[in-house]
Amino acid sequence: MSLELIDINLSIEGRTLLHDFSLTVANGETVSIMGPSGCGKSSLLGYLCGSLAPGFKASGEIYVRAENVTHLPMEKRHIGLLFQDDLLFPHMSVGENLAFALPRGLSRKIRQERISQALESAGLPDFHNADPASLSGGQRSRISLMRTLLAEPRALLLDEPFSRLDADLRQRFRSFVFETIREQNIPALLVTHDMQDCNGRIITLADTHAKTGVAHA
Ligand SMILES: Nc1ncnc2c1ncn2[C@@H]1O[C@H](COP(=O)(O)OP(=O)(O)OP(=O)(O)O)[C@@H](O)[C@H]1O
Repeated sequence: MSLELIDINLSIEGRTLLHDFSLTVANGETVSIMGPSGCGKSSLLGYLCGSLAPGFKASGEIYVRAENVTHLPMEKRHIGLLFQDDLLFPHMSVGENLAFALPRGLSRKIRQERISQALESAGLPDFHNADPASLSGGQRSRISLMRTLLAEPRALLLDEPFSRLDADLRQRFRSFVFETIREQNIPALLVTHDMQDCNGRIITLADTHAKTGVAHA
């Protein structure tokens, strides 16, 4: 029971997107969130990570590993994010991009070990000095996931992380993501438009004009 949302209410300009929406995501589990465009999927993720745009009204409690993070600033929530745009820094090498995510205060030796392990897990052990611009789409995606994980998130939010990949890469990266989430034993919420991206439980949010998020098995 590692990510818990309790009675989340979310509205924009008087329009209700979520009404008393509750959900528990177990460690190592990925729950997929689907629903029509504009129903509030990305806004829900924004509320969870503490980056909701001004103009939204939101309430409800968010627990990460039993800690109430609802009123904590983004950096203290320990929630990792992965988007369709990988946002790797172009002026840094792959290794430097990974190093950037590491928690402060680690020794040089530990930092290097963690980066090597991450590159190994991504199947890219020799890419430490590579320029991100030289990577393929799939390689960039794997490095982005590793960068997110190196920050030691206690929960992971994925917003359409596969949508820019072609069919073959998409399939492989998807499996890689779900395996990694299970291995690292963190709870994850995945927003997608594509049923094929889902793995396990799927929650379908109702149309923005309806009142409640509706759960389907
Ligand atoms: N910064 C903002 N200011 C005002 N309204 C916004 C803002 N961001 C989103 N909205 C509105 O909030 C509603 C929910 O948007 P959101 O992006 O969460 O939907 P979504 O389900 O993720 O959509 P999509 O599947 O198209 O990405 C939409 O009606 C959208 O127009």
